[in-house]
Formats: sequence, C-alpha cells, structure tokens
Amino acid sequence: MKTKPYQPDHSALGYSVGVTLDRFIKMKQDDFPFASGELSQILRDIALASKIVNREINRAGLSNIGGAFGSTNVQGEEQQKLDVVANIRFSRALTKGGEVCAIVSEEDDEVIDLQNSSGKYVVAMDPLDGSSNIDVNISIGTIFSIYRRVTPVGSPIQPEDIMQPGNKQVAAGYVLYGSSTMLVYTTGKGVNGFTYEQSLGEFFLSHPNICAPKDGKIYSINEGLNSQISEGIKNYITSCKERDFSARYIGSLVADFHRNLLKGGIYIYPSTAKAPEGKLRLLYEANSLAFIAEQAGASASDGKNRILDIQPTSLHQRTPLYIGSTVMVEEAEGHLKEATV
Ligand SMILES: O=P(O)(O)OC[C@H]1O[C@](O)(COP(=O)(O)O)[C@@H](O)[C@@H]1O
Ligand SMILES: [Mg+2]
Ligand SMILES: [Mg+2]
Repeated sequence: MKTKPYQPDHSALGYSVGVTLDRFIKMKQDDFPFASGELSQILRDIALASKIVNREINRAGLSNIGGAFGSTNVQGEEQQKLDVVANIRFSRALTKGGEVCAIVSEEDDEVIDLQNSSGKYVVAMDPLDGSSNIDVNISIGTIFSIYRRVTPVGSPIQPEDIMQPGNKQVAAGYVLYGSSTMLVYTTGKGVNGFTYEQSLGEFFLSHPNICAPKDGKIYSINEGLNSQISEGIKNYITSCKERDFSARYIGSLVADFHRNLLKGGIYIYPSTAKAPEGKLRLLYEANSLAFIAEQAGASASDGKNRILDIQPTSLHQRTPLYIGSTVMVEEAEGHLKEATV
C-alpha cells in the first residue's frame, strides 16, 4: 500500500486554526521538568472563566447586567454589575480545583483565604479592568498574576505569601475583550497570545512569541490630568508632540497596554497632585503587565524603579506606571529625573 505524509494545504480554508490554548499549556508545561500540572490547571480555569465573562459582556446590553451595582469597593470606586459578576466568575473558577490557597482581588477588601491545605498558589486579579468603558461598548479586560506561596503548604496563609514583589510571579496574563477576545500570558518563557474562536468555544494560538518593538511612536496618557502632573512628565509629553507621535488613550489599561505592546508605545499613569501614589494597583494591575512587558522585551517602571522590584506593603497599594517600549520608558524616566535636579 502506498502512503504519504500528512501535509494539509490550509490555503483552501482561508485561515488555519492551529494550536488550542489547552494543548499549548500542556506543551509549555513540559518546559518545566518537575511541573505537577497545577499551574496549568489554574491557567485553564482562568481561560474558562474568561469565556463565561466574555459571554456576559457580549450580551450585557440585553441582559440588564450593565450599569452600576450600587456599591463601592474598598478603594471607594463605584462597582459596576459586571465588576461584581466577573469577580464571582473568576473567584469560583479558582476555588474549584484546590490548586489556589488565596485570592487577592480588586473587588474584595481582604485576602480571600481558601483555607485549602493543598493549594500552593496565590492569585491576584483585576477581574474587570476599564469598568468605565463597560456601558459604552469599548474594550475592557481582566488581569491576573500567579505566585507560589512561600510558607509551607498546609500551614495558615501568611502576609509574606501575599506581599511578594512582582519578580516572584510564576505566571501572569490578561484577557482583552475587544474587537476579538484575546488571552495573553507568560510563565516566564516568553509571551504568547490566543484569540477566542466563539463558535468553537476555544482559544487558539494567534500571536506566538510576542516581541515588543524597542521604540515606538504612540503615547497613552489621560491628558485631562495635565494640571495635576509634574513638570518632568509634561516635558516628556511635549517631546512626544514635537516628534508628531500619536496620542492614543482608551482608558482601559489592558487595551492601551496591548496596543502599545504590539505596535510600540508607552502607557503612562503618573502620580498626580490628587493621587501622589498614582491610580493603578501594584499587585493586580502593574505587576502582571510589567512581567508580560519584560518577557516581551519591553519595560515597566514607576518613574524611577523597576515595577517588578517594588516590595508591596499593602494589598491595594497603588503605583505610578510607565510601561511599554524600553526606549520610551527610559526617555520618560530621563525627563522626570531632569525636572527634579
Ligand atoms: O479614567 P482614568 O483616570 O484615565 O483611568 C483609567 C485607568 O483606570 C482603570 O480603569 C482602572 O481599572 P479598573 O476599571 O479595574 O478600576 C484602568 O483600566 C485605566 O487605564
Ligand atoms: Mg483595572
Ligand atoms: Mg477592575
């Protein structure tokens, strides 16, 4: 019998659906010879929850799930219904399997201690990022960070399990609910992006080995803050304008970060007169995106220090954030330094 190797011609399909997220996670697990599969399971659980949240977002306008929930979170921000829904969906997904011992969420005042003797991972998350954009059909996201607990498995959770600097993350990622839904993550060996194929209910590898441009021509900052920001940052923005860079600001960190990661650019949320610590949260916004940025060859700083080296001291701690193409982050830091000497 004559045989031939399988060499399909995908051109007839118009597009090719290739590696599923599930398969990719399994392949990547093999990069870590002693991996038990627990981290892989957490990533799968996050992906599942993101599909559910994606469904809720898609029909938000029809299902009375838009608008304010009528409560504020610990940071005094008005919670949207979808903030609450997403928090429940992700928390539930993470509590099922026993791999996670504690969850830190933007929407919960305290650490959620799962009192789970076998869980060796801590997850920090912003279940829904860019809440102000929910009701106007603009891209929003989910951000997550995963840490290994440092105290022995089986013992009560301690502050040092939670208050770990970003350089201790074992994985981080985000989901972007945009013109298509994407999940982007790293386990410290590069960054890969997956696009959700709604009709199949699967994420497929669409952006393998994402590498950020070293330099860029997009700057993203809320310029409405102009009267509240430092001279250094104003000077940097002026220098962007003098070079005819493009201003792009969606107001959803995930979406602004994702665009700049792929195209080259910088996202800035500086300290302001009203908020000297900045607005964004270290544990579940800045750290996760900083890990991804560095893994893709970009940078993240608080204006002076590497984000990933900041030792957190409180759960909902804020930080100024300068993140994106390395040349641009260094230039912005240079302007800040110059203005203070
Ligand atoms: O409206 P502002 O002050 O420019 O802030 C926008 C920033 O605030 C955030 O919405 C904060 O995130 P949450 O929606 O998770 O609170 C970021 O996504 C965004 O980049
Ligand atoms: Mg957020
Ligand atoms: Mg949020």
